[in-house]
Amino acid sequence: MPAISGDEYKERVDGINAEVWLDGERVTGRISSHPAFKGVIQTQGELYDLQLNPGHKKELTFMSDTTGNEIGISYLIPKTKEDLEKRRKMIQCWARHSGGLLGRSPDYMNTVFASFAASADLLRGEANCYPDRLLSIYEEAREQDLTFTHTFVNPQTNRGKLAFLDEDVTNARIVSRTKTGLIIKGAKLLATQGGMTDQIIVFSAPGVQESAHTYGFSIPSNTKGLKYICRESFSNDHSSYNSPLSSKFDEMDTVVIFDDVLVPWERVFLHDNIRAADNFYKKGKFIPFTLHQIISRQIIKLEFLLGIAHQIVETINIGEYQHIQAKVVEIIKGLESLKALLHYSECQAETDKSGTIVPSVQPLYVAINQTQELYPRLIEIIQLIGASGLMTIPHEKTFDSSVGEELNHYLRAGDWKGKDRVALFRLAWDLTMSSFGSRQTLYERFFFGDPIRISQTIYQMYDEKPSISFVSRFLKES
Ligand SMILES: Cc1cc2nc3c(=O)[nH]c(=O)nc-3n(C[C@H](O)[C@H](O)[C@H](O)COP(=O)(O)OP(=O)(O)OC[C@H]3O[C@@H](n4cnc5c(N)ncnc54)[C@H](O)[C@@H]3O)c2cc1C
Repeated sequence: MPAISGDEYKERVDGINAEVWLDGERVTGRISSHPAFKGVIQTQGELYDLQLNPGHKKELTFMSDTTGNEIGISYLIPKTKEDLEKRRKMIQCWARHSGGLLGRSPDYMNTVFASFAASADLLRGEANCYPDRLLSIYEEAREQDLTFTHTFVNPQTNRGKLAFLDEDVTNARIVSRTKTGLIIKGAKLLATQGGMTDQIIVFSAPGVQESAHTYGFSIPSNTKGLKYICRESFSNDHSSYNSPLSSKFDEMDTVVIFDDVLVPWERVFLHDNIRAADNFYKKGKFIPFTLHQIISRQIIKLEFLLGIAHQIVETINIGEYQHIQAKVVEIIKGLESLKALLHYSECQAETDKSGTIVPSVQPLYVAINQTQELYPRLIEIIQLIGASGLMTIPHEKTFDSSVGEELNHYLRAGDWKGKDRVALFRLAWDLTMSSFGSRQTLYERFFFGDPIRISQTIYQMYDEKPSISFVSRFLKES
């Protein structure tokens, strides 16, 4: 099956009918028509349509070597630097459609899957590991253009160092190994887009202390006993004037509960092997490939932020003030640094013994950690330059009422009439201050993990020897 269309995607997610709970009720009927999901499902449908659009097809698809079908490039396991570049361009083309605001657009998980498949050899010969099953799950996904959510992290019950001494009452764990498969009980912290994808990938993040907590599998989202519990929706207002971003891009976040879920053996690629799971995560291609996808998207998001900042500056005519220029330059520096780090990681990419080209991970780790710290500051900058404009934002209806003309006059700026100026400031508000905007900030703070521990990883993996010997030589010579 070639890359799917938006309608095919919607039909599929509507047919899944996963057990999704929102505001105390089970979501019933077509999920693509439900007020909390319809905006984001429509947007993702548009992404799929782009794959089939003659103007974009070449940029977004490649020919499968097994079926000859045109399939999405995010599933491509890169073999050359040109492949890496193709991946970047594909990711950025999709990201442009949402201003980079869809962290879990389907290319994210497709990339994760490609990275898993490209790392399958690490599982070969390991106890309770099934690399061939992993490869066939990947082939199935790639050829059917399936969508995925994922959940890796355990609930926040106790994050203390001695938490493993507690009786385990929350974490999703293997409670039984039967003839037909694993039985999983417990919860996982979060799955963004839970309940609105074909399947869910469940994997144990590193640091697991018990073998019953190590597993890797992918199952249909509607598997019996699997429940997705939503936060409140941030897309209640479907007006693209009032809520230009949240009406289209609110990816739902869900707690995932496994109520004695049977995971058939053919869907399991790893279980009960802490060392293999750790190795697979840390030494496989998950980290470099996924970070390459994330940074490619974040560049587009920063371009979007920069555009909003510039537009505000021009509209209310504050560009002559030195501190305003300096604030815009902070965004520019962040953006240009990200681009440089991404390109450096591609320049330094190396081909491994399986023939896969792997972008250099060091600059990508620096890039993600930098964005985790920088993003909240950039949001603050939009607030500082937008000031009260971010609160003088009447709804569209008010402009259509009898006071509309007065508002058009009193809220004007330059040659922008009030309604147009407010549209710009509503965009800035939705990015920086609405519930949707606040979630975006939290999202980027914790994207790919806790910033504190990512910084620690950079410290631990960075080769200190060259700098130490440089200084030692210097000391000896002086
Ligand atoms: C909007 C959003 C969407 C998400 N979507 C997904 C998803 O789709 N799938 C998924 O698997 N995950 C998802 N996540 C989870 C994300 O991966 C985690 O938020 C991230 O890994 C941090 O873990 P945590 O939230 O459990 O924080 P915690 O680990 O609970 O940390 C809380 C605080 O305690 C500190 N802390 C805790 N432990 C330590 C330690 N050992 N050393 C030092 N400090 C420590 C942290 O620095 C932090 O300040 C999402 C998160 C957000 C915010």
